[in-house]
Amino acid sequence: MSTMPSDRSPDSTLAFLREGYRFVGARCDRFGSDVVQTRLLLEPTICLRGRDAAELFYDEERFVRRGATPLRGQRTLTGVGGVQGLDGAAHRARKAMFMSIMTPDAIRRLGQLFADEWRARIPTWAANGPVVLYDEVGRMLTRAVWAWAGVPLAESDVRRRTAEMHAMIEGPAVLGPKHWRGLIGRRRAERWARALVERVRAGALPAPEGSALRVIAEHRDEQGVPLPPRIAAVELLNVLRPTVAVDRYVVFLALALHDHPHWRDRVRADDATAEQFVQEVRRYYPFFPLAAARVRRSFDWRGYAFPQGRRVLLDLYGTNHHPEIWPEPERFRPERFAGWRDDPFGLIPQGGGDHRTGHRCAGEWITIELMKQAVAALTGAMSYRVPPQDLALDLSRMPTLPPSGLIVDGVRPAG
Ligand code: HEM
Repeated sequence: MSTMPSDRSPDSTLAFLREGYRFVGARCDRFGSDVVQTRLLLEPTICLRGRDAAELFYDEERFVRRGATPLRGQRTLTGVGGVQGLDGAAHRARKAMFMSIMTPDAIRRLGQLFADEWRARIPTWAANGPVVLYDEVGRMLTRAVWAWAGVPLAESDVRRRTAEMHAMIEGPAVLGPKHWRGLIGRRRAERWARALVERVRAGALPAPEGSALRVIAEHRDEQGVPLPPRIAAVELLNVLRPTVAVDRYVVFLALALHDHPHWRDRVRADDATAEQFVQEVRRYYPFFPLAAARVRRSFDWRGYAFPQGRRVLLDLYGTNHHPEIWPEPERFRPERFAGWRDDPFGLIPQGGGDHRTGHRCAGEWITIELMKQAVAALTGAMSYRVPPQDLALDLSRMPTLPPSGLIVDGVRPAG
C-alpha cells in the first residue's frame, strides 16, 4: 500500500477559502497526483481529480452521501433532508420525482418562458440606459421558473424572492454577513415554500398537473408516505433556487461573447455551434467547485487506502480543466466540442455519472436549454455594448462572478 500524498498543514480550511477553485488542483499539481489528502474543517479529507477519479466517485457501491455535506452548506445552499444527502432506494425514489418533471416538453416550455421574459424586457432596457445583466437575468429566471413550477408570484415579490435564492447560493463558502444572509434567506424561503405545499395539499391552491409544485406536493416516498412539509419545501427550493442560479452561467455566456466576439455570428447562425459554445462555457467557467461523499466501506484504489467513513471531495472545476481530458484547458475553445463523444465523467460542471440513478444534477438539461435561449437572445434578439468595467473573475470567491455583474448599455432590439 502506498502512502497518499498529504498536505502537511494541521488544517487547510483557511487555505481552501483563500485559494478557492484552485485549492485541490494546486495540491494535485504539487504532488503530481490526482489523489491527495488534506484536512478540512478539522477532518481528514481525500481530494480527487480527473476522469477516472470521477468514475470512482460516482460508484455507489463505494460512496455514500449521508453526512458528506458540511452543515454550513446544508443550512444555506441545499437545505437539510433533501435529495442530495440520500442514498440507495430512498435516493432513487426521490430522484425519480425530480426526473419526472424533466420531460422534453416541460424543458422546452421553461426555455420559452425565459425567452419570452427576455424579449419583453428589451424595450425597457433600451429606454432606461445601462443594466446589470446578472440582476436582470436573475429576476427573469425567477419569473420564468415560478410560472413553470406552478407557483404564484406577485410582481412586487420578484426582487425579494430572487434575493433569497441568491443569498442561499452565496452562503456556504463565506464567513460573516454573507453566510448569515444565506441562513436567513433559507429560513424565510423554506417557511414560504412549506406554506405553499400545505395549501396545495389542502386543496386551497390549485397547481397544474405535472408542475413541480404539484409533483412535489403529491410525491410519496419509497414506502408510500407523503414527504413531510418541511422536506417538500426543501425539494421545491431544489428546483427554484438552482434555476435562478443559471443567471451566473448567462453572465459567463455574455462574458465569453465579449472576450471572443468572433463567435457571435457563428453561434447565431448555427444551433450546433451554439450548443458547443454553451458546453465550453460550462466547462471553462467556474461554478460548483466540488462534490462531497463518504467512503461506504474501506477499499483500495491505485494502491491507496480509502478508509470507511472518510470524507472524499471530487474536484469538479479541476476535472473540467484537466489537461489529460481537455488539451489546453485554459483556452476557451468551443470547437473542442465538435464531434465530442459525451463522456459522463469528463465534463462534470453539474456532477458526473447518471442523472436518474446517481447524484448528477437533476437540472442539467434545463440549464443547457436556458443557456441556449440566452445565447440566442444575446446574439439575435438585441444589440448592446459592454462599457469599460471590472470583469475579472476572482477564483478565490466561490461562487464567483465579475464584480460588475456585467453591465450592458446601448441596448436596441435586433432588426
Ligand atoms: C445553474 C446551473 C447548475 C449547476 C452548476 C448545478 C450543479 C450541480 C451539482 C454540482 C450538483 C451535485 C452533483 C453531485 O452531488 O454529485 C447538482 C445537483 C443537483 N441539482 Fe444542479 N446545478 C445547476 C442547475 C440546476 C437546476 C436548473 C436544477 C433544477 C431545476 C438543479 C437541481 C439539482 C438537484 C435536485 C440536485 C441533486 C441531485 C441528487 O443529489 O441526486 N440544478 N447540481
